[in-house]
Order: sequence, then structure tokens, then C-alpha cells
Amino acid sequence: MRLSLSKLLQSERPKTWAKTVRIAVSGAAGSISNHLLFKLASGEVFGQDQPIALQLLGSERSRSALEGVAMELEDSLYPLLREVTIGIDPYEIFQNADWALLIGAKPRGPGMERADLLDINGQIFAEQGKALNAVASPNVKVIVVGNPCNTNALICLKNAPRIPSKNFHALTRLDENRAKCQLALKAGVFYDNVSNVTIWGNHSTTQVPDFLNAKIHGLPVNEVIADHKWLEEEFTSRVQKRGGALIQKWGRSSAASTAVSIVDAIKSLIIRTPEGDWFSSGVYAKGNLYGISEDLVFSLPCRSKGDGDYEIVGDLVIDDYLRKRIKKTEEELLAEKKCVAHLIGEGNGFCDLPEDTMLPGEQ
Ligand SMILES: NC(=O)c1ccc[n+]([C@@H]2O[C@H](COP(=O)([O-])OP(=O)(O)OC[C@H]3O[C@@H](n4cnc5c(N)ncnc54)[C@H](O)[C@@H]3O)[C@@H](O)[C@H]2O)c1
Repeated sequence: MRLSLSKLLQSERPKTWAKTVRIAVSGAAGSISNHLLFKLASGEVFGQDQPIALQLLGSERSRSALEGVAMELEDSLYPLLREVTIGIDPYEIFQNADWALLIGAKPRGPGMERADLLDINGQIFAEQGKALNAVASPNVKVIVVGNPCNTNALICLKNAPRIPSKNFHALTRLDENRAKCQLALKAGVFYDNVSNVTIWGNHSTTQVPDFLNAKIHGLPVNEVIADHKWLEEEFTSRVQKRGGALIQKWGRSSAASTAVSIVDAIKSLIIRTPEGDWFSSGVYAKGNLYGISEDLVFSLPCRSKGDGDYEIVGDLVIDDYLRKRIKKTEEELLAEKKCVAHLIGEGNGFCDLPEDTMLPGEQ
């Protein structure tokens, strides 16, 4: 039997009336994106009835690789992937974006000071903030992954006054996942029995993984793990240095687990947080109840109703152990902010970092 043209055209009608979600991804030809894009296109993140458009931003150097990425996406025949756009101009690629996953950044080269990295990458995020401000959806949700991600997110939001500051996140979910993994392994339980894990502060080796408020099987961690010395000494340092340990083993930084954690971070905002639990995200600290400087992007416990928005959870217990460490990571972020003053409209940048701390991915 021959199919008539009208029947053929009918079969090409979209199977859903859901509005296409536009996702801009920078650094789209890089290692993390190589895992992430295929998860996004498969429907694993936004659901099996949600069409998506991928708007891929690369750098001049990665222009040809970006074409290769688009070819691989085409060849994968994802039915929900309705559109792929590639380019190197953020003003073009961020058009009407509902989500912006800002992964692209320069890696810290040998001998490069953290101050230099802050400036070089800061300029990228100032420009991308301006572009988001000009052309993205006014309610775009932005997740900054490129390092140093907290300060890059602060620069980005300061350059995008049209977009609510609340909409900007720095990815600390990989750190949360790493902390959960360590607790689960130590307690001998499956990962999903570990909850209420917070990462406080900066995505650097000053980050504070919080075992005081964390739970295993709904019980405080220090009731389940009797080895308190391990919690206070080894656990924290293991989580802080996990990225570096991975590089030593494998010769490159984590890409697959980072992509997984970006998926987790998005899902945390579009799916209601389970009752009593929370997730960590680097968010604009305005209105936090912990006395942390408000004009920073600081990793805090958050919960969401699943509508893309979130609130900062305000009733965690902070003991002296945590307070001291939270202060240190806060001081580091304040110093980073001074370095990039020229990129956030606060005069001349002046860099006097307390010490040259490493990013979790560095050795
Ligand atoms: N927050 C976290 O938890 C976390 C975890 C892992 C890695 N990271 C950071 O993520 C970033 C990317 O990591 P990766 O492994 O994918 O690196 P990668 O070097 O494999 O890829 C980065 C890509 O970004 C591109 N790029 C550079 N400048 C750009 C710009 N201005 N606009 C668009 N694209 C640009 C590069 O050409 C490259 O293709 C790094 O800064 C890394 O430190 C963060």
C-alpha cells in the first residue's frame, strides 16, 4: 500500500505540544560536554516528552570540532532533539535560551597563578553575562561550570542585571556527590541512603563538606559512623582532593562524573526536593541566615519546588568546627572578588589571595 503525502506529513507532526526548551551550552566541544550533550538529547534530563534545542557555543579554536559534535548528535537520531545550532558568538548562540550551561573556560596552564586564571576566565564570563542579558530568556537559569566557577558566576550575574541574580548557579554538585560517595563507602551502605549533604563555600580545596548535618538512613552521620577522627580529618580532605587524585590516576580531569553532576543539578531544580532533604549549589548568598557575606556566590543548602526556582535552607546546625572552615572559604571568595573588581563594576581589581589554593581538579 502506498502512503499518501498527507499521511506522511501527518506523521511528521510533533508528538507533543510542549514548548521546546532551549539549552545553550558553552565549551560544547570539550570533554564534559562530550558526555553531557548526549544525556540532554536523549531525554534523560528534561523528560521523554520534552523537545529540546541545543545551542552550542565554542571558541575560535574549537570551531571545527564543534561541527564534529553536531554531526555526532545528528547521527544519533534523537527524536526529542529538534534543533542544533553551533557558533562562536554568544550573542547569537544565547538567543532565547531557557538554560545556559557555561562550561567553556581556559584551563590553568603550568605555572599560571590563580590570579591570572581569575582574570582570563573572568573576562569570558563578563562577556557571556552581557550576552545573556541581551538575548537570553529573561528567566534563563544559568549553571556555571568553568573554573573558578563561583567567582565566574558572580561576574556573570553582575554583568546581567536584567536576569534575577537568583538564577545563577556555580556547580558544586560534583563535590556533593563525591562527599556522598565517601560517606556511603565508609558506612557500607548504598549511595541513595545518604542524604542532606551540604558543600559550603567555594569550589576549591577550601570547600567544606558538611558531615554534621548529613544523614545516613535518616540518622545523623556521626551516629552511624563511629570513627569521628576519620570524619573530621580524612573525609574532608578526601572530598577536597578527589579531583586531583583522579587526575593522578587517569591523567585528565573528571568529565563523565562532572556531566552526571550537571544533570543532577538541573534535575534538582525541575523536580521537587524530597521532603526534609536538600541539595548543594553555589548560589547568590543574599538573604542567607548564616551570616555569610551576601554579595558572593557561595555553595549553600537549597531546596526546590521543582519549578526551576529554589530557596536557601536556613536551619542547619553550625558548630565551631564548621564555622571556622566556612569562614576560611568565605575569605577566599572575598579575596577572589577583589581580584575581579574591574569585571563587576567595583573599581580596580587588586589580587591578594590568602594562599594559592587549588581547584579540586588540579594537582
Ligand atoms: N565545577 C566543577 O565541578 C567542575 C568540574 C570539572 C571541570 N570543571 C571546569 O570545567 C571547565 C571545562 O572542563 P572540560 O574538561 O570540559 O575542558 P576542555 O578543555 O575539554 O573543554 C573546554 C572547551 O571550552 C572551549 N572554550 C574555551 N574558551 C571558550 C569560550 N570563551 N567560549 C566557549 N568555549 C570556550 C575550549 O575550546 C574547549 O573546547 C574547566 O574550567 C574545568 O576546570 C568544573
